[in-house]
Amino acid sequence: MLRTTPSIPIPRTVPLLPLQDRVLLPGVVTRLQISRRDSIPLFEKILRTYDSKELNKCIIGVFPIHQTSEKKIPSVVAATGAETATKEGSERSKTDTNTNGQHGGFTDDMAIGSNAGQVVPFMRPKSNSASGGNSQSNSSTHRNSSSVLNPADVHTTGVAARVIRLERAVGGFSVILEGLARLRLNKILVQSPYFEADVTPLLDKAVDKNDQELQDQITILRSISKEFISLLQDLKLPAPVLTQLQKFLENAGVIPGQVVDLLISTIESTRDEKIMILDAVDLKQRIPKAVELLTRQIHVLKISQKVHDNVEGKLNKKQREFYLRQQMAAIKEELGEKDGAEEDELTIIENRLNAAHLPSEVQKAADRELKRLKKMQPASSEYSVIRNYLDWLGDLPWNKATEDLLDVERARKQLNDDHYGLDKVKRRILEYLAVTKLQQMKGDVKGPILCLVGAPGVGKTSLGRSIATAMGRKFHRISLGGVWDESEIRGHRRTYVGALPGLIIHGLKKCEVNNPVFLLDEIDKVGARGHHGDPSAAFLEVLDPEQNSTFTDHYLNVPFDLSKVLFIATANSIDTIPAPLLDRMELITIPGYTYAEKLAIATNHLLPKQVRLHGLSEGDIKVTQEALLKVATGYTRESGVRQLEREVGAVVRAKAVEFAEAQERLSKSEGTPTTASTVVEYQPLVTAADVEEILGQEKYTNEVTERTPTPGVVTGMAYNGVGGGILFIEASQMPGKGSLQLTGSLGDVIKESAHIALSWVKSHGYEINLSNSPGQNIMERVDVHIHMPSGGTPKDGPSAGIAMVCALVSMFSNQTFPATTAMTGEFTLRGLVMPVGGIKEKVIAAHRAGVRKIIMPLRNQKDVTADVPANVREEIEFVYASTIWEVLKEAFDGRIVVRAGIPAAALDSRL
Ligand SMILES: Nc1ncnc2c1ncn2[C@@H]1O[C@H](COP(=O)(O)OP(=O)(O)OP(=O)(O)O)[C@@H](O)[C@H]1O
Repeated sequence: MLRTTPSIPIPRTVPLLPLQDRVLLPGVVTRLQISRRDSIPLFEKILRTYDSKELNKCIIGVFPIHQTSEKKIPSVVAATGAETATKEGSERSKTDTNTNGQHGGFTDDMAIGSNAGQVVPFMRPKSNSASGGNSQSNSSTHRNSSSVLNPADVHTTGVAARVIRLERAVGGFSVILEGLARLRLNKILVQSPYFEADVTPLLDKAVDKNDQELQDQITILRSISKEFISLLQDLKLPAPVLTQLQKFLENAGVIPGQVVDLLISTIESTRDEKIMILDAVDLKQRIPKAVELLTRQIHVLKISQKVHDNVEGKLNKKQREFYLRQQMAAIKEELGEKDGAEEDELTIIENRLNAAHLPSEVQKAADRELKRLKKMQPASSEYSVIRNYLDWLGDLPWNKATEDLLDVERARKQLNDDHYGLDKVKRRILEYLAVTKLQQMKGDVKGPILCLVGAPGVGKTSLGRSIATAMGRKFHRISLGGVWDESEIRGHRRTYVGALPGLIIHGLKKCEVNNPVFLLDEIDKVGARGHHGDPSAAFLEVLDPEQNSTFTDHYLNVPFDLSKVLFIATANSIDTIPAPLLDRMELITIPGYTYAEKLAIATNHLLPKQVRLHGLSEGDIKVTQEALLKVATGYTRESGVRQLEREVGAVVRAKAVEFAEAQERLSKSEGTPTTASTVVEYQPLVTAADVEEILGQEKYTNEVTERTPTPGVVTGMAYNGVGGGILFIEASQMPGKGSLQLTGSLGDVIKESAHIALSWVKSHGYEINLSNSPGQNIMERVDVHIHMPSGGTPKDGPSAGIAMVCALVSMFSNQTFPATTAMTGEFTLRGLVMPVGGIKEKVIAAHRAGVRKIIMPLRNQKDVTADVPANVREEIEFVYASTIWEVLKEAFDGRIVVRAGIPAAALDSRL
């Protein structure tokens, strides 16, 4: 009997424990669950033969078996085996009793690494064998089995192991074994109830100091073990492994073969690799194989330590999730399970980005996000956020533009075709286009931003559209009314849920080119500073030709060059546009239309358009000029023509119904007619009388002509951004104590005008015969109330000053003057009449309302001559005044006279 290094005698004949999916190596202690029916009898026997103190004297041979070992064997073999077993069994128990139990240095609970697992049984034992019955019952089970271990499947190298602990367990036994030394299988002697074999122990030889090759190998093993230990230090390895390794490193009499076996059972290795080590009896073969496996393990450990540091140490939950997802993706890729659809989607995005010819800065951002996207799970919310972002980058026209048609003649024709009148405006637009053309020829495209200012419906939007058509550019309208947040223009940062780019970038995506005409509609309605930034501040950048080449939307977070975009703004009034923004724009004012102009627009543009829209042909409807004028005067009261267009549309609609009905009647009787002329009873002509029938009673009558003059009521003139109009000022007095009451949604400035007017009238009451003595207070026993009807419309500004004076004088003097006389002008406390704005709109609107005499500041005379259309001028008598005395004289037609005895010089000195 040979002894292993730890001096344990190993018998020549040992019972075999077959291991199907595990390998026990010498020097290793492991726990096994025994449930194979061909092994259970062995442990039944051991349990019967040894008491617990002597158990470690029991030596068995643990041999790997090959995976295909389940075979049917003839019953005669089993019977032969059973006979041999009886004989060999008695010999064995004798031998076992003589063994000397020295311990290899490992304790019961030293199951190392992955070895403490379950041995997968070939066949599950029946419950009676599990409960431990006797050998008789087990052997009978074995005999009844048709599937047993084939001797040829037992590997030729195994390990002698001693039993350290043996317990019954559910389904069999739980045993702790310690591997002692390699065994060579010489011959299977007995096959039933368990295998017994003739074996030769293969002990590691003492190292030959003169064998240089072996010495070199040991040196390598030592250095690699050193590295391994230092890596293992943090891991909770069983102490004996470390002890053995340390001893080996210290050169303290440890046989390298033992170290190799121990290490291989410690590290992650496959069953085949372990069998390879088991087979390598010669140290010179075993050490290189072990070094190879150990090197691999060190590599793995280093990576996992790095990951451990990164993932466990620093990363938060989200990052760890990401890391795990990444690993999952890597595993999927390894397994060839990458989702085809997902890959396709990524390829599509990538291709789209490539096709978009992104500027380098944008390309970098896109690459970065694409890289992130590739590592993500498509189901994650972040995936869709990044995907959306990349979609936006891919969809924007970074380099796409339409070719400009900067032909001034063509543009002139386009503007004339689309719009009637507006000569000044068209001229200015053509100048602008000509300059842009010249600038482009020099390579400089930074022109001013146009802002079309005018009342609703005067054609601002349609002018913008015409400009785009004339230039051959795409047109996009951005409606700014009610935009309160900067983010609506500039987008939300991607950190917000559901973030999107702002209106500018949206517009560019829609246009698909980077040089469209953007109409910033109603820029005056952009809300003042809201809770989330000032939207008009964003426009400072957008509209500044110096800055807008690097416009950065919050969502995109990369600059987009807006310098090729032609911005045209529109506004009803410039009052609410912040000064810095106003400064960036070139204003083009579009005044309201006179009735004559409206008539021409209705005839040449609105009517043909409506006829077309209602599916009729040119000859199907003929509206007389008289009828059109009636529509304009009786059914609309506006500076623009939008309402007029609607009313004309209503007339056309009514005629379309008539036409369709007539067609139906005719087709029922004769067949299908093709034109109106062939339709019986249908009359294409629309006269003024028809208009009233179609549109109902006139909505607007001539306001002023039908008003009877009343003391205290004066016709004023207003201009409030949405156009001009007339404005009545009503003053009335009542018993009281001299207070002034003002109503009608009046602003501060207009209220001040009322106070100034009253003060002047009070101070000049005696002079204009309103009181009987110079010291008398005309307000002593009265209160005065000034009201301006249309209380729902806010009114402000100083231009009602002279009208208020006249209203008060009229009230106090009980004198009237015709409502067809209107007036506008700021008034100072000293009686001066100051010029006011919006003359053209005011005059046109007053003319529309039936005013035939207008009193206005002398200094506004030039505005009348320059801006007011000749036909309007012809129908109105203009009176220009520089002092209130002149105003009173003209308004009251000389009925308000200066008290006799007051020298004119005295009056003048007061002025
Ligand atoms: N001078 C004109 N010649 C022909 N049509 C006109 C003219 N002015 C306005 N229109 C027509 O009147 C309608 C309203 O014009 P548009 O919408 O351009 O007004 P707008 O000034 O932009 O109004 P808003 O300020 O309310 O946006 C359009 O159909 C337009 O073609």
